[in-house]
Amino acid sequence: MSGELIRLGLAGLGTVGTGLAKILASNADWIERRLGRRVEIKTALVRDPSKKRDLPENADIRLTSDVQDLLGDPELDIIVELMGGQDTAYELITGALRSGRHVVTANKALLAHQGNELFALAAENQVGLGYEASIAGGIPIVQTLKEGLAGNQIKVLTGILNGTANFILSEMTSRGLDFQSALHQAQVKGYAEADPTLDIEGMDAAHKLILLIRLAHGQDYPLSRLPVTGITHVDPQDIAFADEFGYRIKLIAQVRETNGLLDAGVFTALVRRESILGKVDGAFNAILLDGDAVGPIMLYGQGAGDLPTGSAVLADIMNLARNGRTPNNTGFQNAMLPMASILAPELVSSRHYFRFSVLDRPGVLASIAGVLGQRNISIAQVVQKGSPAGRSVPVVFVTHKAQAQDVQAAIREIDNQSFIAAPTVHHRILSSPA
Ligand SMILES: NC(=O)C1=CN([C@@H]2O[C@H](COP(=O)(O)OP(=O)(O)OC[C@H]3O[C@@H](n4cnc5c(N)ncnc54)[C@H](OP(=O)(O)O)[C@@H]3O)[C@@H](O)[C@H]2O)C=CC1
Ligand SMILES: N[C@@H](CC=O)C(=O)O
Repeated sequence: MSGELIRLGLAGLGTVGTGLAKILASNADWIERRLGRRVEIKTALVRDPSKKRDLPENADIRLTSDVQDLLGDPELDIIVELMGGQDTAYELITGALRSGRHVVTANKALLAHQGNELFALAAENQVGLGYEASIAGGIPIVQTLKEGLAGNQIKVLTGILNGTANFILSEMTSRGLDFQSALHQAQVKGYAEADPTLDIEGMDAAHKLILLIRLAHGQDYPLSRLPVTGITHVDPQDIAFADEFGYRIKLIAQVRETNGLLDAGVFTALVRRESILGKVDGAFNAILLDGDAVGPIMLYGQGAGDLPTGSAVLADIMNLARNGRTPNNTGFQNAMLPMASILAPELVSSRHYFRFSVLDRPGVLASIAGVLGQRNISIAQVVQKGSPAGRSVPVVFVTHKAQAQDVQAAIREIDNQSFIAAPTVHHRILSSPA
């Protein structure tokens, strides 16, 4: 990079791209004071250049729908990919890296699927591939793991990593909103992915967790092996029961390292209402880390939205603009990371919440307790609610620690009983102090 001006080629002027353009305009002098140079978006790639856009008044951005207007322009110092998706984004990022240009992206889906290849390509061409915005919006977790905590081995990382899912669960809990209305609001506010099933089925949090495992453990965890549950099965009844027991239901992403093996997954969990994660509401995200030297650390902030995410994108741009040496993109010496050593998910142990829908007959509670006992699942609490005669009733069990394989086997066996009126609902319970 040379010259007085840093010229960006931006792909995507949606929620995040527009957020970046706004910060570049409002903080232009501040950015120049830090870098000694100005930063401007020269060209932006969009699907529809004629669309009306909410850009800063003085923005002088050339709009195009031709990816070659970015790849073929030698004046562009950094290519910023904020369009999402995997095909054109892959073409743009690989083309830019091959041409020796730095890239900044917020595209966790692409990095979770093809990160190893893209980081190797960046290393081969000695350029930077910045991705701060791809995990937890405005929270500077990538820099924290690569630099601030570089000397630590991270034993446990627990996060609320999807703003949309957390917003939906918070709205259902605090305002009694139904799932679809809450999702619609998250879309209007610009939190959701273009395909919101990624948010509500847990895949967006899974993409972010794969990137966090790379940063925290230097290992390549295949997405296809990560156990992932979303929030579509969270029922208002379970939110109310959880509240009675003193919990909130959250979508949790977690990786724990024990005896050299990684136990990782995305799952719904009951989290103590008064705990740190229990108080993370709306589109906010939080990440709790336990480093072997530093001990516990928590990062908290807005996990989605235009300005918070734009802030993280700009941090990468400024870092690349300042940094003369070849950036260390993965945070490790090797650009191609080794395959993760994985603890089989069926062996993972945790506490559990079950809601059985049962016909109100004598002996039902004893039958359920019997199956749980045979599978080494010890009961901590039971609650049964009454209902009009003849209708099914919910019975909630909270357990002590049990292995996932025993839990799955018990649910299968109980759901086959004649007294079960609907499939059993099941959530994990997160251990303190998270
Ligand atoms: N929204 C958020 O809070 C966050 C998003 N991200 C990530 O940032 C990226 C962008 O997200 P977001 O801003 O919400 O997305 P939007 O859907 O709001 O914007 C996407 C932009 O990319 C353009 N675009 C999409 N596909 C193409 C294509 N094939 N060719 C040319 N232009 C295209 C669109 O053009 P047009 O305007 O003409 O339709 C639009 O300007 C995604 O990877 C997302 O996962 C990361 C963190 C937070
Ligand atoms: N859809 C994502 C956006 C940020 O990554 C979310 O809701 O967290």
